Formats: sequence, C-alpha cells, structure tokens
Amino acid sequence: MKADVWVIRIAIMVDGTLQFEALFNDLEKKQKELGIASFGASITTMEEVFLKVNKLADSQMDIRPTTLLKSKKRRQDMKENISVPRSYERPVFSRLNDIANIKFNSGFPLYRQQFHSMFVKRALFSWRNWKLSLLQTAVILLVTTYLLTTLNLNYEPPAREMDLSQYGRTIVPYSVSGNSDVALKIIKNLKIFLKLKNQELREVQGKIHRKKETAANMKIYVPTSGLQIVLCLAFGMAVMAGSFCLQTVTERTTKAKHIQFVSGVYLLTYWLSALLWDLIYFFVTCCLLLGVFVYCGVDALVADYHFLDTMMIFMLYGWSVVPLMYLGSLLFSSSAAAYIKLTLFNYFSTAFSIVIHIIIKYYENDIPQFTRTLLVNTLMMLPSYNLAMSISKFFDDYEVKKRCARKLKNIYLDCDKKLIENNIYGFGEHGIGKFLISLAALGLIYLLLFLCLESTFWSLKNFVYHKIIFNVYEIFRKCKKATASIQVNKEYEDKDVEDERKRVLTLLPNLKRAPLLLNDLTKIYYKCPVVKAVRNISLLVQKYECFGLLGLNGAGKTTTFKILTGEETTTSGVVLIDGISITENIRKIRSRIGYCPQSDPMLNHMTGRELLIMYARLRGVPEPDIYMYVETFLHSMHLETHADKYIYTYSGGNKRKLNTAIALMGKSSVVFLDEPSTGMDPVARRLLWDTVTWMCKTGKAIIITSHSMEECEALCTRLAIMVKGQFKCLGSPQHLRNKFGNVYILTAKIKIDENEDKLAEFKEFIATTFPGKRSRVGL
Ligand SMILES: Nc1ncnc2c1ncn2[C@@H]1O[C@H](COP(=O)(O)OP(=O)(O)OP(=O)(O)O)[C@@H](O)[C@H]1O
Repeated sequence: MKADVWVIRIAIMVDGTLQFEALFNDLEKKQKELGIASFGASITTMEEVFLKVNKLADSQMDIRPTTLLKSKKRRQDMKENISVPRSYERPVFSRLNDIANIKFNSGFPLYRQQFHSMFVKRALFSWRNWKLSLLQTAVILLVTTYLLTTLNLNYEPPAREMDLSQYGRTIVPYSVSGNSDVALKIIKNLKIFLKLKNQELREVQGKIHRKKETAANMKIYVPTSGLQIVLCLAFGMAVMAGSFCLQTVTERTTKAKHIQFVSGVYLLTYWLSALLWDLIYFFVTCCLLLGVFVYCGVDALVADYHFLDTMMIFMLYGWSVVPLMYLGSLLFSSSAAAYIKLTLFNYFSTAFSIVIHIIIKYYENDIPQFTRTLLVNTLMMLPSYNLAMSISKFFDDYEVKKRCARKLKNIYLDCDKKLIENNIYGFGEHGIGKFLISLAALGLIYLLLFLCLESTFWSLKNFVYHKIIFNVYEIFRKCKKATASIQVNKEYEDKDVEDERKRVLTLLPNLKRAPLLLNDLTKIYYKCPVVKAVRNISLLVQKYECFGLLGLNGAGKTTTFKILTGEETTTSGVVLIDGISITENIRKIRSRIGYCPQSDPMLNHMTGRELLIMYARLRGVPEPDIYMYVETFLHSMHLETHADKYIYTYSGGNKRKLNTAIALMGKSSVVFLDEPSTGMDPVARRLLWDTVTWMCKTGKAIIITSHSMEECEALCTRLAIMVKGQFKCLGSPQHLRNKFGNVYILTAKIKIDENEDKLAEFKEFIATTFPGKRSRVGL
C-alpha cells in the first residue's frame, strides 16, 4: 500500500498568550486519529546545526553557536544600553579592542603613506601582469628592430676599381695644347697601354667638355631620413603609450577607484603616484629601445653620448603622452577597447602628422601662410608630432654633419653652411627646441586639465543635474499636470515616516553634527520613461546606531547608497554627513565614510593581505601598527587562511568579507554596507555581526541593507522598509513587529494513506484550536 507523507507548515497568528501546551496535548491525543506521523516545535535552526558541526570539525575555531534568542538578546542589549559592554565577550572583540586606540596619521605623514601605497599598487599591477608586460615589450622591441633593419642605415658607397674593359672597346678622346715633350711622352705611353687593353686613343681638336655628373651615370645612393626612423618607432611608441590607460580604466569601471577615494586617498597622491610609476616603466622600455638602436646601428640616436639626448626626447614625450592617455581613458568603459583605440590614435596621429608635415614642406608656396601656421600649431598639440619632429630632425642633423664632414656628398645631401653649423637645440627651422618646449608644456597642460576635470567633474555633474535638469523637469512636469488637469492626491505616508520627516525638519539646525542626515532626498534617472529611484526620504542616523534599509529588488537601496557615497549625484534634497553637505564638499565627505558596495570592486592582482595593508595606509594607520591592524580585520572576517592568496582566486563570499573589512577600516563616522553578508557562510556572518556590533559601540553609525530579516533583527537598532524609492515604515524591529503583528509557524508531518479526509480534518482541528481570521493553514 502506497503511503504519502505530507509536511504541513502552519502559520499561527496568536492574539495574546501562547496555547502551545494545549495544542500539543490535543495533538498527542488525536495523533492516531489524524494520522500524524510526528510533530514538534523547535527553535534550533539549521544554521545552528551548521555552526555546531563546524565547531566539532575544527575544535580550534572559536565560534560559539548562538541561538536566535541570543541574537535577540544582543539586539536588546544594543537597544537598551548601547555603550554598555556585552556580558559575553568573544575573542574577536578582544582583538578589535586592541586597535581601538590607534592614532591615525594626518597631514604630511598621511600623504607620504598614501603615495607609497598607491605606487606599490601600480608597481604590483605591472609585476603581477608580467606576461602582458613582457609580451608588450617584446612586441615593441621586435617590431622596431625588424623595421629598422629594412632601412639602408649607415650605407656608404664602396670604393670601386675603374677599368675600361668593363665597357667593351671604347674611344678615349684626347687633346693636347702645345708641343711639350712630357705631354707627347704621356700620350705615347697611354696609346701603348690602351692598345694592350684593346682601347683606342683618338686625338680631337679643341676643348673636351667636362661631362656633368647626373643621377643617371652614378650609383644611386639615398641616405635614410629621420622621418623613416620615426615611422619605424611609431608602432612601438603607440603600443607603449596606449598601455597607460589599462589600469586606469579597469579601476574606474570596477569601482575600485571610487572605493579608494571613499577610503580617503587624495587626488594628487592617486594620480601623481600613477604618473611616476608609468614614467619609470616608460623609461625602462626606452632603455631597451636604445639597445635596439645600438643593434641596428642607428648611430645618430646613440653614438657619442647621443643616447642621453634621445632619452631626454623620449622622456619628454612620455611626460606629455601619459597624462593625455589618462584624459583619453575617461572616454571608455572597457580597458580593452581603450587600449586598442588609444594605440590606434597614437599610431595614426604620428603617421598623419608626418604626411601633413611633408605636404606643408613640399607645397609651401601653394598653401597660405595662415593655413600653414594653423596646421603646424594644431599639430604641435600632439605629443606624437613633437616626438616625430624631434627625432627626425635630430637624426638628420647628425647625418648631414657626419657626411658633409667626410665629404660623402651626393645630390641628396645639402652641405649648406647653415646646416653644418646648425644648433640642434635651437628654435630655428632645423632645431628641435620648440618641439621639446612644446612636449614639456603639453605634459603640464594635460596633467592640469586632467586633475581639474577629476576634481570638478562631480560638482559639475551635480550642478547640471541638481540645478538645471531638475528645474527643467519640474517646469515640464507642472505644465503637463496643468494641461491634463489631473488632481494628484498626496500619497499616504506612514506615521513613523512622517514623524521622522518632522524630526529632521525641526531638529535640522541643531543636528548638524549628526553622522547622517537626509532631508527630502530624491533621485531621478532621466531615462525614457524617467525612473524615480529614490523619492523624498528623510532620515536621521545618530552615533552608535545601526540602521537597516530593507526592500524588494529595485526598491532604491543601492541608489541611496550611491548618492550618499558620491558615486551618483542627488536630484534634489539635502545630504549632510558630519554636518558637511555632500553637494558642497564631496572630498571631505569621502574621507568620513566607509562603503562596501553591492558588487566587489577588487584589485585582483593583489593578495587579500596586500589589499588590506593598502587601505590601512590610505586610512592613515601608522606604519608600526599596520600589521596588527590588518591581522585583526583578517581575523574578524575569518580570512586568515586566504590572506596570502590572490584575490582573483577568492570565492564570492570571501570577496564580500574582504570588501566589508575595507569598509569598516579607519575612523570614518558612517559606514554603508550594501548586502555585506550575501554569499557569506554562517560562521563568517556571525563574525561580521560581531564586528559590526563592535564598530557601532565605538561610535560609528552603520547603515546596512540586507535581504536577511534575521540579520536585520540581530544588528539593527532601527530599520526602514523601502518600496519604489519611498520609506513605507520606519522604527525599531520590535516596534515594527508590534505594529504589523506576530507570526508563529507550526510545522507538522501527516501520514496520509488512502483516506485524504485526514488532511481536511487536521485543518479543521487547527482552525478550531486557533479560531479567528488571522490563522492560516498552508501546505
Ligand atoms: N543607472 C540607472 N539608470 C536608470 N535606472 C536605474 C539606474 N540604476 C538603478 N536604476 C533603477 O532605480 C531603481 C532602484 O534600483 P536600486 O539598484 O537602487 O535597487 P535596490 O533596492 O538596490 O535593489 P537590489 O535589492 O536588487 O539591490 C530600479 O528601478 C532600477 O532599475
């Protein structure tokens, strides 16, 4: 006989006292009659089983399983007296206590530390991606070597032995004026000599005209020009310059850059350290290129200490092209696309500028002076043009002087005095002074322009969206409403949400030092149709508070975090962090917050420990304390065993742990954690809760989003539920539970043979035991 086992979960909402004892007595009595195989009530969750099993498996692990009741107790403790130490201490707490009194660096020691950490990060990127660096360098060197070997470098016509027999029988004309004995004797001997060689000597009257040398009767000898050398170099230089955008774009698109700025890095230290590393890398590659010049015999660029001049030209080019690549990288959202397109830009800008230069030179008289000046000045804005001109003129100058000195003249060589005495660093037609000055100035201009853009871009964007687009949108919306004559009713607002709004408004002048204050914050994405991601939220979060932001997917939680950390601009409303307005001083705000975003913005080429050390330096942890500081966070996130592994090998959960640790580091007053425990195992989650609780106790305000209600219950002193960008309820978990009702769940397993009525009977039994509309029975 087939027997089905049905598992029935019953949610019972009870008004007043629990009736479990009576329920269990009745269930026991009617167990057989109702066909119930087993029943029970348990407060031991599977998570607790998991914790216990882990504890047994690893007796070293210092995690005590806690029941839900303990979590509740902890929450209760926090609510009732936040600053009182908890009655039960954990090892993670004692280790966190060790770092509580660290004095963070500021001023010059902080700049130095930040510069150090940013430089090391950059160097590690090149070092760890050595295959890419090696491949790139190999391509540059091989291509340049190949192209240079195809040129006629250092070619000199060989000495030739002239012999008339090469030309068959020839007539050698002669003419003698006067009757000198010597001349007659020479003629006689010449006749004998030529006869032996089967040649004929014939006397002619008058003067024999000296034949003019033409290109046709001499071996053609064309020396290599400087522009040819430049074309050989162009590809290598383009590839190398293009590579400077790689890490820049990667860090921006993965938001690793944003997190570094949120961790307090200064704009100058971030970019100057990058520039310094890129120039060192450029210098090393240029040294190898000089080796190629030696191998290929490009004496003009290496002989007689000329390698110093060449290196100076290269470094000036590097100084101007690196900031230009940083600027160009802002246009791309993929590092591969940026690399390819910027390399092509560099290559073609060299090639086209050479073509334009040649056209201007050969059609000098046909092109109006104004057009010529405009073209040349425009070209001088390009580092590649200045490099091309500097190298080619330097090469040509050397070759002309060398060949003219050795009298290796030919029709292609102009040994004009002007050229022989040319000062190569002069500002004249054949000097490179103006190109070098241009390279130096361009580097400074591009760098300042880039830093200016980086520092003002956010404010500019904020101004455009906050002041201009929002006002235009409001006018448009009001006009539309007026024409449609629609009476829009004010949306219902929960009393607690309304009270919070009033609290913010009335206490606004006195609460300016609160860690976080939001007044009527709104964010609209101007898409078609417009997306109102956050709508008029007002909130005040005090020190020691852990505030939970709950909501369905797409409710607007992440957008709120993005605004509060300066990743997105506000559309309207006020955001104050420590009393500082986000629209007025985003830089100051960023150094006062910690942020764990929803995605994992990792520098994958580093190990977990290296990354934490980097962020500890950015936050200003003094060097002697860094080791202990980082160890504490590794321990608090249960990451010790993964500390020395590369981040790209980390599991999703471990990446979350690392991100959360980064967010909690430093002396920030507000920490935003966007679903920090997603993907974390229960052990790590408990450790995270402990760490967050400890952080709250040190005075930080923590704002957390989570889809785990248990987590919110365990951590949050207050929480709000967001729906379509608005707060729909707000208060402490207990307050919300009281307000929106208690739910109890009874789980029973019923063995049903053939008589299906037992299920209906059981339902009826429950309905009579717990009468009222609020009892629901489900399968
Ligand atoms: N860049 C954007 N452009 C247009 N709309 C956007 C953009 N970013 C977010 N949105 C929209 O804003 C709303 C809020 O999104 P948000 O990411 O803040 O939700 P969330 O509450 O964090 O969701 P989840 O729980 O899935 O993380 C969604 O409707 C989303 O589609």
